Amino acid sequence: MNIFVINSGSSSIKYQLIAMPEAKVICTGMVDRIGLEGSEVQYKTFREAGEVKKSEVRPIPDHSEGLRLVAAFLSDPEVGVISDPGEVHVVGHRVVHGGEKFSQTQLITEEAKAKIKDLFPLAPLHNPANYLGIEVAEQIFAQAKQIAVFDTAFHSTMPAVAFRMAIPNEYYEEHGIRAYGFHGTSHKYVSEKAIDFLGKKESKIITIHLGNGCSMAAVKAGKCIDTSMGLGPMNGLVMGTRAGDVDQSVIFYLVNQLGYSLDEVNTVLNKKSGMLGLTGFSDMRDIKQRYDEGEKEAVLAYQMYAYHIRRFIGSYAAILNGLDAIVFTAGVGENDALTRQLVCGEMEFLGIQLDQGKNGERSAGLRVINTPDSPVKILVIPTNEELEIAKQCFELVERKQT
Ligand SMILES: Nc1ncnc2c1ncn2[C@@H]1O[C@H](COP(=O)(O)OP(=O)(O)O)[C@@H](O)[C@H]1O
Ligand SMILES: CC(=O)OP(=O)(O)O
Ligand SMILES: [Mg+2]
Repeated sequence: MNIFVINSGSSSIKYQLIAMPEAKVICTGMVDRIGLEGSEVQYKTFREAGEVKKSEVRPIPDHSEGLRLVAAFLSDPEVGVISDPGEVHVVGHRVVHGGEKFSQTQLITEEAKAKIKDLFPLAPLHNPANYLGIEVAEQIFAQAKQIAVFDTAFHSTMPAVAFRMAIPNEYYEEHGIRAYGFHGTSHKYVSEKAIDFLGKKESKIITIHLGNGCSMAAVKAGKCIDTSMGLGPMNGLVMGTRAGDVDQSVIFYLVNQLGYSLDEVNTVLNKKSGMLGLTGFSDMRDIKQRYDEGEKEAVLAYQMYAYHIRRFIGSYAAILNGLDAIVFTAGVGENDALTRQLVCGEMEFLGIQLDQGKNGERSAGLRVINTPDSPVKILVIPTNEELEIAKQCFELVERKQT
């Protein structure tokens, strides 16, 4: 079964064509900088002789054009992997917000689409792009089943004590205002890998997803019991451009004292804050370079980034009532030894002992970076949201056929 996985972001589309159940990646790539100058479509496939790559820098005004270009690469006479869109049997969509309506992978119907649309206000940077991806894929891959896998689904096991907020009941009861959590597909994927590695189903694990968006989850016996993002993907950790937790008073100050509109406040907290607000850069590689040069702003920003992760580790160790492993994943978590060092530095009290040498090594796959006698394992596990989405789509289709 060929499953085309689409991870549609606000300005990019990441995609993979995966043959299941073999989990063989047939091709992969992304469309970058949609609607901006220098937009580009990238495509990579694998032949016996090695990788074959193709890319094109050209104006890509919207997601629809982006997906059309990808579809053209898929059936390109030179580098293509299919001769007809009908060879894609399932399209798996990452949908960021599923609200309380979706706690499972879902076949996309008109009704499901309407519900995804209802959730636009809760994830304005993500759900509209995901929705658009669905509409375009329905046109291009008209014969395929369209399936949604929700970022929020893995967190649906959180108890009320974690997901409710101490505001009047009617906001939850009438409007669904509660914490939902995000990056669930990634937290699920790496926590399952960690449980396999530890060989203990009941393990108490903290997963730390550090990409552009950053979040953490407390996972007990394979189930999420708390996570750092909430109603939308804004709060919790310091991120590339998002502030994470800020005192609510800041919002009132910006509005009442500085005359900001609520839209402007939203833009500040979502797009101009985090590492960008502290250093002028959102890409960790740029900030690392400045940290190494001893630039004061970069040093403080790195320390704050790690500090907030440490605070969540402490609180999650407390609510898990113990800790077997912490897991670093996603772009920064997998690649940035400095972040891991600053996070794990002074946590012997919790049994977290980093091996500096192992932390600095680079290799593919799961890595163990704690000292041999560290009570808590420190793991680096590359995430693979696309593969997890393909797996869940495959399981849903198989289940429906039996
Ligand atoms: N070698 C590296 N060292 C440090 N940071 C890196 C490295 N490679 C990627 N990153 C960081 O990873 C982040 C992007 O992570 P990613 O998981 O791809 O995010 P997203 O899926 O949200 O776009 C960027 O901040 C980037 O700087
Ligand atoms: C939900 C979220 O923050 O996603 P991303 O990290 O892809 O922006
Ligand atoms: Mg990501």
